[in-house]
Amino acid sequence: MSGSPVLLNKHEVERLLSYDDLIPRLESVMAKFSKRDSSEIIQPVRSVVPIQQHSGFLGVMPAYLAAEGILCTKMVTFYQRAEGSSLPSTQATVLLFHPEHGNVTAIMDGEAITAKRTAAVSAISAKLFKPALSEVLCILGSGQQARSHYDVFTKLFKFKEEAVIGADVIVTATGASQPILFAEWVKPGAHIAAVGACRPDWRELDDVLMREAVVYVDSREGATAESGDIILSGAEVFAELGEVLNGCFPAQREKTTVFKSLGMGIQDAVSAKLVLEKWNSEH
Ligand SMILES: NC(=O)C1=CN([C@@H]2O[C@H](COP(=O)(O)OP(=O)(O)OC[C@H]3O[C@@H](n4cnc5c(N)ncnc54)[C@H](O)[C@@H]3O)[C@@H](O)[C@H]2O)C=CC1
Ligand SMILES: O=C(O)C1=NCCCC1
Repeated sequence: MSGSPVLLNKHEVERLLSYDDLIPRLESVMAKFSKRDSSEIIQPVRSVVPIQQHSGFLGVMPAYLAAEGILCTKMVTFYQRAEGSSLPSTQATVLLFHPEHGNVTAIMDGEAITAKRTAAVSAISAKLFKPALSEVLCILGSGQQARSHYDVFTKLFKFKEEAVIGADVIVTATGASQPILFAEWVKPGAHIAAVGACRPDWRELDDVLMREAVVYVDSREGATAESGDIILSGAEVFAELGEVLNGCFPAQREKTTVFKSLGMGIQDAVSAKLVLEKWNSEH
């Protein structure tokens, strides 16, 4: 029944996880999450342990998806690194468990999962909220998340050039703790996928932008507990991505929209299950 867990390194996880497989699973699980049926999905808000002495954090992100038979947790550290540091600022490991027996079935690298699932969720937000004619993409940041966002956005959509002023879609994927994107730079109707600033006192977007835009989030509970951009600006959350996917709230494409991403355990859980399924199909 139990056997040894499958061990998968970053290279294998990257190879096994494709955006084509991932995007429909993420859409489906986020829509389901937004129905708040605890007999279907249990996903508490991430527990975060500050490691003040070293400017870091440890996050634990469990999730149980009953119908899919997925029991999972990610452990993720994120550090504010000095410019030029060779260490990744986000590092993670994902564990899958057998929901019936409780044994660990797989232990896999979580960096590739975090990079791909976060970018894929932002791409889902762009599909829903970007202006009908979107030609200019701007990505602020040049780290792991910036790279995965560049990969999936240029795979799914056709953009001509990169810039801030005049951009139709802007991704902020930085380690900033103060605003780096200001309302006055943003073209009316643009869509912003805001991926960084995942602490209650960190910012990427300024107050005016947050208050004037229509704000979507991945999880209302996560956003109101962890997002400095939401808490400190006093901006109202209009809807979860899943509530739009469910048809309960509209996608206000014609307005300036912000998708504030914090990351969710269920996103890691469906990603890890996909990786394990792919691996099993090859062995
Ligand atoms: N929403 C989500 O699900 C997730 C969010 N994150 C967050 O996304 C952000 C980016 O993560 P990674 O790409 O892994 O980090 P990284 O360290 O690889 O890249 C960070 C980038 O931000 C830039 N940067 C730092 N401070 C800046 C500032 N004040 N102004 C402009 N640029 C600045 C750095 O030069 C670097 O290019 C982090 O805040 C991280 O915590 C990470 C994983 C998942
Ligand atoms: O969802 C995640 O994974 C993370 N979110 C914000 C901080 C780094 C990891």
